[in-house]
Amino acid sequence: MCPLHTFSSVARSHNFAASAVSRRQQFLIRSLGGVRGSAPSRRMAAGVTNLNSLGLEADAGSILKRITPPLDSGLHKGQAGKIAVIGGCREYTGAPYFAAISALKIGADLSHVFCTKDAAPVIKSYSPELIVHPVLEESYSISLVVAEVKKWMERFDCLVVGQVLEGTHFSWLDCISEIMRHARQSNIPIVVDGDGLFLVTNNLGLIAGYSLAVLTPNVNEYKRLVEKVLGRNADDQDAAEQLLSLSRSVGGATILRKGNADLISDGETVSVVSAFGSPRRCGGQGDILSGSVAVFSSWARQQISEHSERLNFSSSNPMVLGCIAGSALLRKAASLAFAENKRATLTTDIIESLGASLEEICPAK
Ligand SMILES: NC(=O)C1=CN([C@@H]2O[C@H](COP(=O)(O)OP(=O)(O)OC[C@H]3O[C@@H](n4cnc5c(N)ncnc54)[C@H](O)[C@@H]3O)[C@@H](O)[C@H]2O)[C@@H](O)CC1
Ligand SMILES: Nc1ncnc2c1ncn2[C@@H]1O[C@H](COP(=O)(O)OP(=O)(O)OP(=O)(O)O)[C@@H](O)[C@H]1O
Ligand SMILES: [Mg+2]
Repeated sequence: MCPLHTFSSVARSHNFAASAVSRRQQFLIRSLGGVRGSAPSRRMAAGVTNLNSLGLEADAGSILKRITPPLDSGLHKGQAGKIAVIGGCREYTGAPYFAAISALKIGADLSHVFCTKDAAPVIKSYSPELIVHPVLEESYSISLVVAEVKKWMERFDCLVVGQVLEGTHFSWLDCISEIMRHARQSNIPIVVDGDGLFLVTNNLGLIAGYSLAVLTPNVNEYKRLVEKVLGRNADDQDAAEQLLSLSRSVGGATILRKGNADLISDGETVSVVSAFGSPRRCGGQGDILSGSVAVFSSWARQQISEHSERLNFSSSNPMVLGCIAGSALLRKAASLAFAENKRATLTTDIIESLGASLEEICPAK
C-alpha cells in the first residue's frame, strides 16, 4: 500500500548515458520482437504486464526527486511553472478543471483554463485559484479566438490541449489546430489528450517531428492512433516495440500509452511505470495525468537546461522524464486515496493526495 517502497523495490539503476540506455533498449525490444510467432505461453511473456522483466521499468522515484525544484524564497511567482489547459464546454467542465488544479497542487504557480463561455463560470466556481478565460465563444471568428489565446501564449511553460472540446456546434478543432501551430512556432511544449488526440490522429502534421509534444492516449485513443498511423491493431504482446515504432512514425513526439502499466516512448527509449496505483477506474485520472505531465516536463526542461552535466538521466528528453514523473505521482496519489476511501475513491480524492504523495518523495524542506 505504500508506493514509496514500490518505487524503491521496482527501481532499477539507469545511471548511465542516454545513448547506452537507448542501445540496451533497442536490444531488449528486438528480443521482444523475437518472441513473436512462438508458442502462446512464450508470447504472453512479452505482454505489458511482463515488461518489467525486460528492465524497462523507470527509476521514477529518482527522476521525481531530481526534477522537482527546491522551494526557494528567491523565486518569483511564475518561476515554478505557468500552465494552460485548453478545453471545457457546456457538457464537460470536470476534465479541464482536474488537469488545471492538479498542476497547481503539484507546485505550478499559475494555471489557466481557456474554455467555452458557458463552461467558464462553472469552472471558476470549482476553484478561485484558476484563471479562466471564456474565449471559445461561438460568436467569435476563429481568428479572434486564436488571437485571444495568442495574447497569453508566450507566458506559458506548457499547454494541455484537448480535454473535452466536443458537444458544441462551433468548430473548436480549427481553433485548436491554429493554437497548436502557434505554440509549436514558439517552442512551447504541448500535452495532447482527449479530443486533442482525435484532432491529431486526423492531422498528424500538427505534432509530427515536434519533440516537445506529448500524446497521452487511453486504451481507445491508442487503438485509433495505431490504426491510423501504423495501419495495424494495437498490440499487447509487442507493446514496447509497437510504441517505439509509433513514436518514430510521428517524428519523435513522446507517447504515453495509459493502462495497467503506463508505457512511454519518444522513439529512442521505452520506459514503463507499473507501480500499483488504485483498482478504482473512476473517470478523470487521465486528466490529472495530463496536468501533472505538463508541470513535470516543464521542470525537467528547466533542470536539463541549467544542470545537464550532473543530472545523468536515463533519457535526455524532458518530455519523457515528465511522463515518467507524472505517471508515478498519479499512481502514488491514487494508492493513498484508495487506502483512505476504498470503493468511494473519486478523482477529487486523488487530487487531494497529490501534495502528500510528492512530499514523501521530495520533502518541502
Ligand atoms: N468529469 C469530466 O468532465 C470528465 C470528462 N472526460 C472527457 O470525456 C470525454 C470522453 O472520454 P472517455 O475517456 O470517456 O472516452 P473514450 O475512452 O471512449 O475516448 C473518447 C475519445 O475518443 C475520441 N473519439 C470519439 N469518437 C471518435 C472517433 N469516431 N474516431 C476517433 N476518435 C474519436 C474523442 O475525441 C475522445 O477523446 C473526453 O473528452 C474526456 O476528456 C473524462 O476525462 C472523464 C472526466
Ligand atoms: N487497468 C489499469 N490498472 C491500473 N492503472 C490503470 C489502469 N488503467 C489506467 N490506469 C491508470 O490510470 C491513469 C489514467 O488512465 P485512463 O486509461 O483511465 O485514462 P483516461 O481514460 O484518459 O482517463 P479520463 O477519465 O481522465 O479521460 C493512467 O495513467 C494509469 O496510471
Ligand atoms: Mg481521457
